[in-house]
This record gives sequence, C-alpha cells and structure tokens, in this order.
Amino acid sequence: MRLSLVVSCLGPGLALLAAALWSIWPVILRLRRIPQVLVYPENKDKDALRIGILGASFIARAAVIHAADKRQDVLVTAVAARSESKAKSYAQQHRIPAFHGGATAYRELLAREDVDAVYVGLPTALHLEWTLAALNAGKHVLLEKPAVLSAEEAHQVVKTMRETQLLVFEAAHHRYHPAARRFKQLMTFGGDSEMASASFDVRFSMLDPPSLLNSIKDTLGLSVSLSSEDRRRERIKNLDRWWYCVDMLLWSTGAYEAEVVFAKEERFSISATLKLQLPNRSTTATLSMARDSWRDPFTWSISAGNRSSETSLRLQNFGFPFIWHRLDLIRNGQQTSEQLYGAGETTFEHQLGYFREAVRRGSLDKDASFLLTAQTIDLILEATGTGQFSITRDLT
Ligand SMILES: NC(=O)C1=CN([C@@H]2O[C@H](COP(=O)(O)OP(=O)(O)OC[C@H]3O[C@@H](n4cnc5c(N)ncnc54)[C@H](OP(=O)(O)O)[C@@H]3O)[C@@H](O)[C@H]2O)C=CC1
Ligand SMILES: O=C1OC[C@@H](O)[C@H](O)[C@H]1O
Repeated sequence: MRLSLVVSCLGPGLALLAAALWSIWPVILRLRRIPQVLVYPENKDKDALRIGILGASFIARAAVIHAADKRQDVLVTAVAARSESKAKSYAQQHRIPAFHGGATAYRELLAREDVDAVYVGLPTALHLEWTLAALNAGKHVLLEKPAVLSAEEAHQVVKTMRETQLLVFEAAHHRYHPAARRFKQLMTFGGDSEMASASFDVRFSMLDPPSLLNSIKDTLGLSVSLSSEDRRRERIKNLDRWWYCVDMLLWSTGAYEAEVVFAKEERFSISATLKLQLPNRSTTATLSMARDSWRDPFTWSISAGNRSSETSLRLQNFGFPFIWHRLDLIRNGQQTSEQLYGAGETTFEHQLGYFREAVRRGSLDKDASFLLTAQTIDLILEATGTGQFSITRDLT
C-alpha cells in the first residue's frame, strides 16, 4: 500500500521537477553568460564619474556597484549607512574606499568633495527628501524607480533641478537595454502607416501571496479588513507595479500626454485604460496587473497591434530582459522573432552608461520624464480608490 503510494507520487513529482528544470535552464545559461570583467580603480579614467551611495542596500549592488565595476568611466567612492558596522562591512565587501555610518552618515556623504553624483536607492517614501538634499549639496542624482510618490513630489524635484542646474535621472533601467530600444524603434517602422493606429497592451503581473490570500478570503465571502498601514503598503506596492507599465508605455511610444479614461479595481487585480497623445497620433492602451492569479504568475510584457494591417509587436519580459526576453513581430501574417542580449550586459550596466553620458552632456529637461509618469499613475491610483482620495470612480 505504502509502496504504491510512493510510486504514484513519484511520477508526478519527477514530472514537476523536470518541468521546473526545463523552465529555469535557459535562465541559468543566460546568467552564466553575463561577463564578469572588472576594471580596477587604478585603471579607471582620470575624469571618471565619482558616485556616492546612500544606504547599504541590496539593489545598490546590482544597480551601481557591479555595474560600475565593469566601467572605465564610473567609480564608487563612498557609501553611507545608518549603522556604523553595516557601513564598514559593506564598504569592505565591495572595496569601496570610504564609508560613513550612524545618524549623520547620509549628510556626511553629501558633503564629500570626491562625490560628483549620488545614488538614492532608499525606500521610495524617502526619495524626495534625499534627492532635494543631494541637489542642494551640489550633486547629480541617480534616483531609484519610482522616482517619487506623486506628481506633487515630481514638481518639487523638477523645480530644484532647474534651480541647481543638476541632473536627476530616474533609474528606468529597462529603457536602456537593447531589447527595449529595438521595440521602440520597431514601433516606427514603415513610417506612421502601420503603427499609427496601433493599440497597446501592457502587463506586469506577479503572484503576490498576501494579495492571493485576501482574494481567496474575498471569494469565500470573508471580510478583508486592511489597516491604514496595510493600505499605505498596498498603495506603494501598486505604485511600483504601475510604474513599470506606465513608464514603458509612455517612453516607448514617445507620448507627451496621457489621459486615464477608465480604471477599475477588481478585488486585488487592477486594470486601467489610458488614452495617449503621441506626436502624430492619438491611441489607447490597456494596462493590467493580476497580482492574485495562479494562472498568470509572472508576466512582464508590452504589445502593440494593428488589426487592419495584421501587424503586431510584442516584447516579453521587458523588466529584466538580460535574464530572458523575446521580441516578436508579425507583419502581413509572417512572424519573426528577435533576441538582443549583446554581450549579456544587465539593464543596470546599460543604464549607468547612459547616466554617465547624461551628466557629461548636462541634459536636464529630457530626463525629467518622471513628471508625466507620476501624473499618470496618480490618476490611475485615484480612479481605483488606492490614491490619496479614497473614492472609486469611473472616469469615462
Ligand atoms: N530597479 C530594480 O530592479 C529595483 C528597484 N528597487 C527600488 O529601490 C528602492 C529601495 O527598495 P527596497 O528594496 O524596498 O528598499 P530597502 O528596504 O532595501 O531599503 C534600502 C535602503 O534604505 C535605507 N534606509 C534608510 N532609511 C530607511 C528606513 N526608514 N527604512 C528602511 N530602509 C531605510 C537602508 O540602508 P541603511 O540601513 O544601510 O542606511 C536600506 O538598505 C525603491 O525605490 C524600490 O522601488 C527595489 C528593488 C528592485
Ligand atoms: O523593480 C522591481 O523589480 C522587481 C520587482 O519584483 C519589484 O517589485 C520591483 O521593485
């Protein structure tokens, strides 16, 4: 009896294991191809951009430290953390020459002369305070996404950028990968004729256990009560997910205006429809995230389609394309696929190169696109009742 139980479990178990290996194998292969060639500090350019890091965070490793290690023209000179021991061990571990720890550490880092630019990879609620402090201390800023919590905060950042003539560069890392750039380029192929009236679909869904639990309770008719702290966290989480959808859409279509015509929240999954004003056209896009769905555990895609000319374009995994991505183009019924890994560089490595270049050029306005993104997300959050104003309304 026991043996038959083991045998009957073994088959499905092995099948599951094989399926898991099958799906992670391409990811392992790809990660192995990310080159690890380091440029030692003594070999960096004399005028390399000197970056100071606020917060000994996990994300700073990928976004700045490992990316700078591979570049000739960027150098990490200092790190600051709220605890002395953490600052010290982080600096030692990553060969960062200077560190500051304790309550005044962030301010001390901003006062350093060997820091040209600051990386703000703090929780989003602290971005405004430390970005303004960095600008006022005379530093350019590489600011983690989402740059700000609201359009109101975005306005304050833009105002201080203009006053100080310093750059704030939102870390929209996906934009700088060749796959995203190719998507944007293909959007304009054939002039305006084919993609002029395309409509868009952008999705970022990720299985989210707390949301899933709440949605199960909701389905069972059990009341789901969220404390005000839960709601605050939920709003930041939603903001984060919307940010990827909205940013990719606005950037890749070159939109300079976005009107939210409809947004609704269905239990814990959310969708929104945007009407975009583009340079030569007006189009609509549907954005969605399904955080509580087993059927759609992970999707990070943008699609553009024109039914009348049977043309469509789709980029899968635009968020972390260096791990895996796929760009499909269907034209006159014919499908072609592209994968653009280059030498395997991460989105963060590409981004750091663009940041370096933006500082060199002193380009300010072009990179303040976070204002439109923040305004658009505000509208969606407001319409779904998760924004500042706790009302649910259909904006049609
Ligand atoms: N581009 C990407 O792929 C990703 C980007 N992000 C973005 O990075 C930013 C940081 O994200 P997240 O992972 O949530 O941040 P963490 O919780 O990891 O915090 C980052 C750092 O902030 C510092 N910090 C300062 N004050 C506080 C505080 N009151 N509470 C907590 N930490 C504090 C801490 O540094 P210390 O104690 O050393 O001073 C900490 O290491 C967000 O804007 C997020 O959206 C996040 C993940 C991935
Ligand atoms: O930037 C991010 O990328 C990965 C996601 O898991 C995370 O929510 C987000 O902050």
